[in-house]
This record gives sequence, structure tokens and C-alpha cells, in this order.
Amino acid sequence: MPDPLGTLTEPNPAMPFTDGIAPAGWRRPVRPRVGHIEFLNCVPLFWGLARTGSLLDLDLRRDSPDGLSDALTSGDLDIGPISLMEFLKHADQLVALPDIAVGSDGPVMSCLIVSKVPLDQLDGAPVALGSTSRTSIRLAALLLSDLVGVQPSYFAAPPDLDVMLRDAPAAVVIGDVALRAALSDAKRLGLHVYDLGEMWREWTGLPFVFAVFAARRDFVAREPETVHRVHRAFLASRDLSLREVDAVSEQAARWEPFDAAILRRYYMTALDFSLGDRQLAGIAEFARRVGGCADGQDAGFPPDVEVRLLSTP
Ligand SMILES: C=C(O[C@@H]1C=C(C(=O)O)C=C[C@H]1O)C(=O)O
Repeated sequence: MPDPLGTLTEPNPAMPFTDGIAPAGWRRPVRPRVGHIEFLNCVPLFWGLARTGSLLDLDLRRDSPDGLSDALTSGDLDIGPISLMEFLKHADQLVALPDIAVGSDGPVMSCLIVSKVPLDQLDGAPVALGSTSRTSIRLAALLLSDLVGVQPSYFAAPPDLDVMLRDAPAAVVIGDVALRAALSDAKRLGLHVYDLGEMWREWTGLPFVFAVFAARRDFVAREPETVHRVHRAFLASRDLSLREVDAVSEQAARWEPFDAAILRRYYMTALDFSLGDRQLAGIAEFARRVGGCADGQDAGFPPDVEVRLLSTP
């Protein structure tokens, strides 16, 4: 029976320990290597792991989303959050975990185009793309070309808004940099803020999924039970964090230039941590619009790319 707390701990298997010491031939179980996005957006997915006890059963690796995406696709991680574009490119090696993701069904607050001018003035202008993102930067380019009707010239840049806006009139930023830009820098500097989740929702009527949780198919084949246990642990962690969202927000806000009420809004009304039929329809629609060779860019996956979900036992 699944552990209601979602802990990963199992009683020690068959081989008895005499004197408390493993006999010769005992193989130490290997903890699954699991990614942890180091942004505020993912705090509710990981905070509960400490409360349920699952934290000790994971080899958790903290990094930016681009680093984690590369680690999962190269085999340095077994399970973890992965930017949607990278998941779609490597869909044949991965399965997505059902009912968990990082997305939004409207304004997301932290995936943005920040601009000194209105978007329709960006034709031919340089636009800086934050290097931690793989998906928002592609969504921004899609919206600018197909919705706004402009063709800027893009360049990659480290996610430092001041530097980005020194070299370009507009920048695409995600995560904590974007949240701080929208909430404190933009007003002070008189910048326009365009929310990518909101633009997508108004354009298509669908939610947007920025990152899914995925497991490598070779790891699922080797350790199916572990993958299911990690999946249950994350669902339990998310549900617990959202039930105790005031405590999560207060603790996270101690280190931020905005208060707990804003983080609570970010977690409860901006971000959508689910992956159900509507979110899958949003993914399919995004793949249809950017897949193949849209706007002269080769996406690295076909428009009808199949998103395989982990089958639940
Ligand atoms: C909502 C967010 O989703 C993210 C956006 C990503 C991207 O654009 O590639 C990747 C992972 C997520 O962290 C965010 O970063 O704020």
C-alpha cells in the first residue's frame, strides 16, 4: 500500500544483518539522483520533502533549470524537473510524471518580457534572452513573431536584467530575476512588463507548462518502483506545501524584497503545479506551433511529438 506521507523509506530487504553489520555480498541501495530547481517557483514542490521524511531518500541536486535539463538528458540525473522545450526534444528518452509540473493558467508572474518600449516597436531590435531559460525564450519569440508581428534579433545573455537592458531595449527573464524585476525593478525604472503565461492564455485559451517532471526511460526500466515512489513523494510534498502555504511563504519571503502575501499569491494563483488534460492540451498546442521548422528555427522535435506519461500502477 502506498505510504500516505509519500516517504520513500522501505524496510531493509531480505538479507538479515548479524551484529548490525551487512554481510559480504550486500549491495548498498543507490539513492535516485533527483533535480531541484533553485528558484522560488519550486519551493512548494521541495519544501514538503523535509516534512514527510523523503528528503533523506533522495540524492537531490540543486541547479538552474538549464543545468538540470542538460543533466537529465545526458544521464547525470535520473528524475527531475526539465524545461518543456528540452523535454520535447528528448521525448524518446524520457517519460513525464503525471499531475505535477511548473506552469500557469494565466499570468505566471515570473516568465516575462521586460522592455523599455512597447512590444510592437521591437522589430529589428536586439532582444536579450536569459540563459537559464529554454522554454520561455522560445515562447517569447513565438509570441513576438506570430502575435505581435515583429522580428527582433535575439542574443543569449546571463540573466542579469541591468546588463541585459544595457545592451538591448528588451529582455526575456525567468525565475527569481523575473519576479524581482516585475515586483520591484520595473516600476522604479519605468519598464513595461509582459507576462508570457498571460499572453499565451489570452492567445490560445490554454494553460502553459514551462517545465515538466520527467524520469529517464532507462531508469524507469531498471527501477520502476523507485520512480513511482519518487513521484508519490513529490505529489505529497506539493500537496502538503500548498496546505501550509502561509508557513512556506513566510519562510521564503525572509530572504526576498517582497512579502509573504505576494509569494502566497505567486504559489496559489499564478503558478499551476498540475499536469492534467488541459495542461497536456497546452503542451500539444505549443508543440504544434513551434515544432518542426517554425519561424526558420528547427525545434528539434516534430509538431505532433508524443508526450509519454509514466503509467500509474
Ligand atoms: C515559471 C517558471 O518556469 C520555468 C521556466 C523555464 C524555462 O523558461 O525554460 C524552466 C523551468 C521553470 O523554472 C519560472 O522560471 O519562473
